[in-house]
Amino acid sequence: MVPVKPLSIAKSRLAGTIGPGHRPELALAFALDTVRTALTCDRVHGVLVVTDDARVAAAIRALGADVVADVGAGLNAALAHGARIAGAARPHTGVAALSADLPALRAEELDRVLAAATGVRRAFLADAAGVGTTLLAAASGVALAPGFGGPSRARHLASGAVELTPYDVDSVRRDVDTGEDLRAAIGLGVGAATAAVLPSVPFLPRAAAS
Ligand SMILES: Nc1nc2c(ncn2[C@@H]2O[C@H](COP(=O)(O)OP(=O)(O)OP(=O)(O)O)[C@@H](O)[C@H]2O)c(=O)[nH]1
Ligand SMILES: C=C(OP(=O)(O)O)C(=O)O
Repeated sequence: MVPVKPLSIAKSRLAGTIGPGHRPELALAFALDTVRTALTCDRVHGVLVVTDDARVAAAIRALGADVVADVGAGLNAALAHGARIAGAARPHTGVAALSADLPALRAEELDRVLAAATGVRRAFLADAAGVGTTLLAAASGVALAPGFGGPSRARHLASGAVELTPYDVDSVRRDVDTGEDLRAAIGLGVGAATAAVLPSVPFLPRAAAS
């Protein structure tokens, strides 16, 4: 399950890095690369995107993923809602929430994370900074109880979720919030949608970068 907030308000922390007007294009490209890769994973039986953005919904459906409307109460409410829908549709399958800003995501790495989560009631993967979370998984029949936002690694640990530490999964941890994150993702190698958008994105001088 991949949450995507409206493109017009997405990626505000890239404001110091990316020229005005280009953040929606980049946020959409990140989401498309994330979903396209997730769809190819052996351990992924379906991808459900939670969004109220019509442009995102159309592009995601074109990839073959499902879309459900947001509930307008923030990220964790969106994820809890999506998890209930996914759980009802596939009662014998676990569900994982995955951040939509993973443009460097590699399928074999996501498969390794999902393999590590298999058999665990609730499990999560910390982001590259070790502060946030990029993936939270719950076994079938177990409530996801998402606690994303800011220092969510500590929140998910405190909630009893098990921290996953599989080897070599940098692309799953590399969410892009800041200019430095974007440079790191480009270093790992971004997917086709992001690679297609980047040449037309004006990068602001590094001194102004966030
Ligand atoms: N459906 C849905 N997704 C959300 C919501 N808030 C955040 N997200 C998604 O959750 C993930 C993490 O989002 P944030 O880091 O809070 O927002 P962002 O747009 O990525 O970046 P900032 O604007 O810099 O905070 C991204 O995939 C967002 O699209 C929400 O209210 N509803
Ligand atoms: C919402 C989260 O991510 P971000 O750092 O992208 O806000 C999180 O890590 O819980």
